[in-house]
Amino acid sequence: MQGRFVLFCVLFLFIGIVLTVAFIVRKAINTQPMSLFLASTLLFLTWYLLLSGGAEGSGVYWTYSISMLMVLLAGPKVGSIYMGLYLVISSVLILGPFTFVYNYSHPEAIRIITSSFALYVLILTSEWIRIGSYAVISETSENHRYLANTDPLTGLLNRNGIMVALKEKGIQQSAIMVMLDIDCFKSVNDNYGHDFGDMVLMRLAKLLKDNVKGGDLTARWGGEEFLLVFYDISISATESLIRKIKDEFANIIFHHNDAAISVTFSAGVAIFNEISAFEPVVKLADERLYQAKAMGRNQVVADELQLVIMQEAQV
Ligand SMILES: Nc1nc2c(ncn2[C@@H]2O[C@H](COP(=O)(O)OP(=O)(O)OP(=O)(O)O)[C@@H](O)[C@H]2O)c(=O)[nH]1
Repeated sequence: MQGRFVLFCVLFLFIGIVLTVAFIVRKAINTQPMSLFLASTLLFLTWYLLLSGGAEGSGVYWTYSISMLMVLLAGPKVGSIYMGLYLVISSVLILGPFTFVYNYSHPEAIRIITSSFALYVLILTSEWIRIGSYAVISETSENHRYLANTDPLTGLLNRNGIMVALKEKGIQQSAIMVMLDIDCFKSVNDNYGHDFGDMVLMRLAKLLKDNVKGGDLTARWGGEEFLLVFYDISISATESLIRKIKDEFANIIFHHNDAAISVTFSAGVAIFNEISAFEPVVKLADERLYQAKAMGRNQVVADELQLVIMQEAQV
């Protein structure tokens, strides 16, 4: 304010603009237009400080921050266009014979331009390095997440993966859980070998993937056990779907040397909703699965025992 009323007004106006933009950006979904607007506004402020000299020629010191601001607000590509424009126009104005420009000496004007350019190149380089490192870290973290949540043999979610998926989805409405186990899988392995057993597991996983769509979940719960979770589908529709998959799987003929082999599975179905804890429902599905095994295998058991689940959940 000490005799610099115009400078004061300009700086005060820009504070107002920056605060307004910051307020709007907090509410905006797409922040890019506002960032570009802010970058352009700050470019004009920088020009003003450079060309007017600010307070006793100290305006130029503040212009160096434009290199960082352009990269932050406009990104390396658009920021480079803005900086290119800034450097070219500034060079013409401070090196030319313009009376409205602060009186920089020729060597000083050259140093302002070259040091601004050098600073921008350094900041741009560090930004490219940062972007590269971020991409590598994101990819590594994504790979770790995938490995932690996926069964390597079948490509389905593993036990951890389905727990994470259930937590993310939440149980907003009633959902149905199916526990499914291949029958006499030990003898399949013993008679035809572990590789053959693996092939059966992969074939069943593919059949499940083909039949369980949308937001419903399919996981390899462990060994030869699979866990499915269905949303937005009734228990009777789930039961019919599982029976259909069961029949399709039983009709697949696997070949080993000259032998033609068919394999079956058994399943237990249980329903849960927002008041049910996860473990009691898994336990109920598991109990029904073993009922199915006890009934001679190649069966699906899906009684509606909602009351029992609710009681178990409360315990
Ligand atoms: N090939 C293969 N076998 C596996 C894998 N994981 C577990 N198994 C085998 O699955 C078999 C499971 O056997 P059991 O738990 O006795 O069950 P089962 O023979 O299917 O008998 P029921 O469940 O009563 O029908 C064991 O022999 C395990 O070695 C796997 O990734 N690959």
